[in-house]
Order: sequence, then structure tokens, then C-alpha cells
Amino acid sequence: MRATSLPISIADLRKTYGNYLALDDVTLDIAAGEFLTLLGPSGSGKTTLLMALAGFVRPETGAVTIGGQNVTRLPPNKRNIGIVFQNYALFPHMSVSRNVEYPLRLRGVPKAQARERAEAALVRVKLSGFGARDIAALSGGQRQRVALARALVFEPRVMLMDEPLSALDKILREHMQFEIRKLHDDLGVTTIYVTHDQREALTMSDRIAVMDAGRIEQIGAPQDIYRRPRNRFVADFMGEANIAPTNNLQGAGAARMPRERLAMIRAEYFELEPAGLEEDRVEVTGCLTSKAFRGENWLLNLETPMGDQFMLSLAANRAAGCSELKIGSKLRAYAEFGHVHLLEGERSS
Ligand SMILES: Nc1ncnc2c1ncn2[C@@H]1O[C@H](COP(=O)(O)OP(=O)(O)OP(=O)(O)O)[C@@H](O)[C@H]1O
Repeated sequence: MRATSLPISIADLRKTYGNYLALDDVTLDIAAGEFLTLLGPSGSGKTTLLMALAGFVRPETGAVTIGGQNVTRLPPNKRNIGIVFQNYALFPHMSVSRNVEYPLRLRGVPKAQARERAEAALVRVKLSGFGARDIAALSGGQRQRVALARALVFEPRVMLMDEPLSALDKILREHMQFEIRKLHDDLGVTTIYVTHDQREALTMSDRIAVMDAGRIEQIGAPQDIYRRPRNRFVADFMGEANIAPTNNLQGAGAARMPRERLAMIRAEYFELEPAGLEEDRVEVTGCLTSKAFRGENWLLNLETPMGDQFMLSLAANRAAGCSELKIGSKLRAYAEFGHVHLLEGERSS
């Protein structure tokens, strides 16, 4: 089963709650078959945007177009969209099969056919044979699979998911991230996924839209957003970002940079001396203020005489010497010129 997926176009969507601007003229185009994630802190407007797509939130201005059809005024049940929520929203008093059949029965599909299609959807989410079980007799991961099967069963052209994995423990969550992505790749359904977990967004998405205060701050492929964040907010939200004025960096690489700008260096792009310092490297020198072993890496914190703080993440297999380092000792670290990113338009003074 490969549904024909549809593109989505969101134009100038605005939504206010009283005086509060929850969506600030959001414009966004999503390609047919794309997996797009809305990522942002709590209250940034992710759910509001998703609910406006689903038809549960009515925007004051702007338009939502799905597959060329303006659906802005259509009720949710006329939009042919599958939705998966964080809390599953399953019917606890119905069996697994009855839950999955439900959207089909609502659409008037005859019972035998609904049962067959529900079983096929359960196979897709690896729950074949679970049809007769009560929802109460399932684990969290299995319930989330039922919710997925129920959203997929009527072959929607668009799938919306609002933090579907946040109730699961870390290992299951990471496993399900790959499962959902694989399901998406098999079915090709245009998917919009909401999360506040940057690692989840990086793992799953074709593109990520980073939201803050009702606006999209940046949109792009995971590697672009991670490596080339536009501003301090996106840099900090996407991972461990060291941000310092270019004037405070040393080495031949730093001398090639414009002055009085803000530079970002990801923690894992630093290396410690020794390693013959070559041209073009950007260096920082500081005192070790803390260190921690975290299994796959060491985290070291340096403070420079200028008062800048840098966090270094060194892969444990290349940083055996870290266990000997003394707090207070002076360290020199460097990053390759190409790994230092200047934040757009942000001046340090
Ligand atoms: N029905 C409502 N009435 C009033 N304010 C609302 C309503 N729904 C959302 N808001 C406000 O709009 C803002 C955006 O909320 P939204 O739920 O879209 O954020 P979010 O990014 O999904 O956050 P979270 O990750 O916490 O779910 C928040 O400040 C929220 O308090």
C-alpha cells in the first residue's frame, strides 16, 4: 500500500488567544511525501500549528492548502488526515481491533472489510495477533503502535503526530523513532511531526522547522540546522553550542575571521593539544573548571582569561588522557576553521 501523498501549503497563518500571539503569520511549504518536524520549546506554537492543519484550531487569517485544495474552512473529519497524539487517545473499553477499525466504521466501511483492513494495519505496526486484546493489557509502546495503526488504517494522504513518543522510556522511544521513519518511508505519506526533543528531530526528519514564540526561526535539513544555525536561539536549541566573540579566539584561523562577530563552535568539534598546531586552526586557551566521563565521551569545561566558557566533548576512544587532567590546569583546544560558524548578523558588541 503506497498512498498518493499530498503537498501542504501554509500561508500567513495567524492565531491569537486573547492578547497572546500563538502563531505569528506562519508561512511554510511541505513537499508531498516529506517528513517535516516542528521543533521548539514549550509554548512556541507547535501544537497550535498542527491543530490548525488538522482543523481543530481556526486561524484568524491565512490559509491551509492540501494537495491544491484550500481546506482552511473544512472541518477536521473532511480533511482526510491521520493524527497520532502523545496520550494515544485510544478507547480503553474497546479491543485493539475495534480501536483500529473505528475510523473505517465512522466512514461507513462494511464490518468485514473494516476488520480486514484493521488487521493489515496491525501487521504494518508489528502487532499482528493482538487484535482481540484489551487496550489495558498492552505496554506503552504497543499502545502507541495501535494509535499509529488507527491513524494509518484509512490511508490518509497526510499524517500529523504530536509528541507521539514522549510517554515512552528512552530506549523504546529511540527504537520507535526508527520504526516510525521506516513506516513513513514505506508508505510515503506526507508527515508533520511535533517534538521538543532536538535529537528526535535530527534522527527522523527530512527537514526541521525550529519554532519560537509563534514564528519559524529557521527551516532546513537536519545537518544544515545543526551546523549552520542562523542565530543564538537555534544554535542553543539544537545542541551544545559554544558562542564567543571572534575577537576572543586565537590562532591563524581566528585571524582570518571578521572582527566583532559572534562565532559558534559545537562541543564535539574541539580537539585538545597535542596534535601539531597547523595553519588555519582556531584556538582557545583556558582553565579546566570541570570534567565528566559520560561513557561515549568526556565533557570538559574551560574558562578563558576573557571570561568565555567553552564546553568540549571528546570521544572517549580518543581521549584516554582526560582521566588524568586536573581541575584548574591550563588547556589549549582547537577547532578546524571550517567548523567555526559565524552567527548571521549577530555582532559581539
Ligand atoms: N486554548 C488556548 N487558550 C489560550 N492559550 C492557549 C490555548 N492553546 C494554546 N495556548 C497558548 O498558546 C501558546 C502556544 O501553545 P502550543 O500548545 O501551540 O505550544 P507548543 O509549542 O505545542 O508547546 P508544548 O510543547 O508545551 O505543547 C502557549 O503560550 C499556550 O499557552
